[in-house]
Amino acid sequence: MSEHDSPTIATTVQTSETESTDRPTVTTGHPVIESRDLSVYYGDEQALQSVSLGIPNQQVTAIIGPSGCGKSTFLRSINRMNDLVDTATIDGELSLEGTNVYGDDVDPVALRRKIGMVFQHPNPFPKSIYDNVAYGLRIQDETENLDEKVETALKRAALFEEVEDQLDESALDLSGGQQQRLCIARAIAVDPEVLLMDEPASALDPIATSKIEDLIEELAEEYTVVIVTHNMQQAARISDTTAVFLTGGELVEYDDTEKIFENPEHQRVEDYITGKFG
Ligand SMILES: Nc1ncnc2c1ncn2[C@@H]1O[C@H](COP(=O)(O)OP(=O)(O)OP(=O)(O)O)[C@@H](O)[C@H]1O
Repeated sequence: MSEHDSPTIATTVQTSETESTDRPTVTTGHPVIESRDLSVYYGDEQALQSVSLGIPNQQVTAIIGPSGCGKSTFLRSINRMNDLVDTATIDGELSLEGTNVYGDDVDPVALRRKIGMVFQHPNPFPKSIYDNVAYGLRIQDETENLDEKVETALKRAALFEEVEDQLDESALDLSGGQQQRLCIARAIAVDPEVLLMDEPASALDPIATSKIEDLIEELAEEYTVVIVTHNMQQAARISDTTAVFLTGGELVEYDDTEKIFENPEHQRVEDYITGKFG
C-alpha cells in the first residue's frame, strides 16, 4: 500500500446491532465522494441496495466482490454514466465534495470532466498519441501551452519516455499496456479530482499490469482513485481502503484494506476473500 501523506482517515463501521438492516453505515474522516442510501435499479432489478460510504481524498479505494454484485454500477453512479442506460433509476444521494451529483443544476458532461474514467479495455481514439492526450484540453479550450500540458500528462502516466519520439503516430499502434497508460494520460490531462477505474488491468499481461499498479499508487498522491477489481491480490497491494460488495448489490464491509484482508468483521467477507465462493 502507498505511504503518501494523505490525511488520516478514521473509518467507522457500525454493524447491524443499532440498525434495522444488516448493512454497514460507513463514515470516513474527509470523504470527497459520499453516497447515502444509494440504490440503483435496472428496470425492476435492484443492482445496489442502499449503499452508504465515504471515499477518502487522495487515496486508492478498491471495490471488490463477486461478478454481478454491483461494483461497476456503483462506479458508474459516481460520474452519472448510468444516466446513459434507459432503464436505470437511482434513489438516495451521491455527492462530490458536498455537492449533489444528481442535482438539477449539475451538467453531467461537466461532472465527467471532474471525474475521469478508465475502462477495462483500453479505448484510445483512432488519432495520434498527442491528439489523444490533447483531446479534452482542446474541447475545454485550454490550448495555451498545449505541448507542455500533453507532456506533463504523459509523464504523470509514466508513458512519456516510451513515446516521446512518436507523438504524431497512431495511438492504436501502441501495446495494450501503453494504450491503457495513454487513456490514463488522457483522463488526467484535464486535471480531474477523481479517477474511476473499472478493472483497468484485467486485459493486460503481468508486466503491463504491474506498471499500471505502480502508476495507480503514484496517482493517488494527487488524485482520489476508485478502482473496481476482481483481483484481490491487486486490491490488497495497491488500495488503502476496500469496500466489499456481495450478491444483490449489498455493501457488506468497508474499512482499511489491511483490516479487510487480515481481520474482516463479517464471515461472508472472510469466505469471499479466502475463495470459499465468488
Ligand atoms: N445496463 C444494464 N441493464 C440491465 N441490467 C444491468 C445493466 N448493467 C448491469 N446490470 C445488472 O446489474 C447487476 C450488477 O451489475 P454490475 O455490472 O454493476 O456488477 P459487477 O459487480 O460490476 O459485475 P462484474 O464483476 O461481472 O463486472 C447485475 O445483475 C447486472 O446483470
